[in-house]
Amino acid sequence: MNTTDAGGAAARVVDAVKVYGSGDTEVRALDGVTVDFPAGRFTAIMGPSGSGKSTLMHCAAGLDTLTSGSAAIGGTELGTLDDRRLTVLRRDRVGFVFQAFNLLPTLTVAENITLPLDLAGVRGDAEWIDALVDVIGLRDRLHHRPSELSGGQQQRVAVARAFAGRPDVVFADEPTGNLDSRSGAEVLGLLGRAVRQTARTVVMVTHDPVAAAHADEVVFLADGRLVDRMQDPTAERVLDRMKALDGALDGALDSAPDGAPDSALDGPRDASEIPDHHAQGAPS
Ligand SMILES: Nc1ncnc2c1ncn2[C@@H]1O[C@H](COP(=O)(O)OP(=O)(O)OP(=O)(O)O)[C@@H](O)[C@H]1O
Repeated sequence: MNTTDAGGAAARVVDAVKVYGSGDTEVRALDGVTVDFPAGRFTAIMGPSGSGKSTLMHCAAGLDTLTSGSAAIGGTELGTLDDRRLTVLRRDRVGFVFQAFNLLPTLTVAENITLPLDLAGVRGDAEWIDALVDVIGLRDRLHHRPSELSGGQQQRVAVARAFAGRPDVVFADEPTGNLDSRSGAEVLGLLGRAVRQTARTVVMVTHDPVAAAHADEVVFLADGRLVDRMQDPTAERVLDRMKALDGALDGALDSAPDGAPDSALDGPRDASEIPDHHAQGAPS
């Protein structure tokens, strides 16, 4: 795996500033964020709505550019790349999982998993992909179409697709936002297993403390700034931290069955609720 020479970070941003608009409408979505995403670890990004989570992910993944500061993947500074080289880097070294599964309906599960490799004209590592099929537990569905799968199964296919090219890092933006809690837990367990069994790196944006608790570490944003990091998170500790950051989350635990936070803390449930800047398809 190709990682940075600085402390084994699969991806990192340094002094990241992202400003949208200008004058009266200026929004400082990122306000000097420095964070590394360690290789071989599962990191969750949390924070109140509008705190900059998606912006951080998009800039770290090379889907958007910073106003100032730098972002690197596997030791390559993204700011030094022209559009073509950035596209190639994203294609070859980054995987993506979005809230909307973004599978192609006319292709089978097997074809969807290898689609990015096929588009790139790359054969891929057959043994690796075969092992991924076991990790996602869908060997008996390989020749089915996405419409014949449940939402959770479709997202498991999207996870396998994200890992198919052995990327340095997989970025997941609210990967369980469209799933019920049981399917969501399966997908999160899968992401955790993929990190542990394949030594890959996952960076996940989520609103949900239960989802964040599947990660090895949580980084917290507030108002475009990194305000905390938590190792070995539990849902309760994450929720406590979130309550301190956003009073609007108060009471969410009380309203959830068995004291477990659930949909009150989840992100938008369907594509119509996703702001335009989130509604991206699988990148080229
Ligand atoms: N394309 C854009 N144009 C203008 N403002 C934007 C754009 N994208 C994001 N913003 C603003 O930047 C800030 C951070 O947005 P971002 O989507 O990164 O936050 P978030 O923490 O992911 O929010 P949420 O949890 O609601 O998805 C918000 O104030 C948002 O309105």
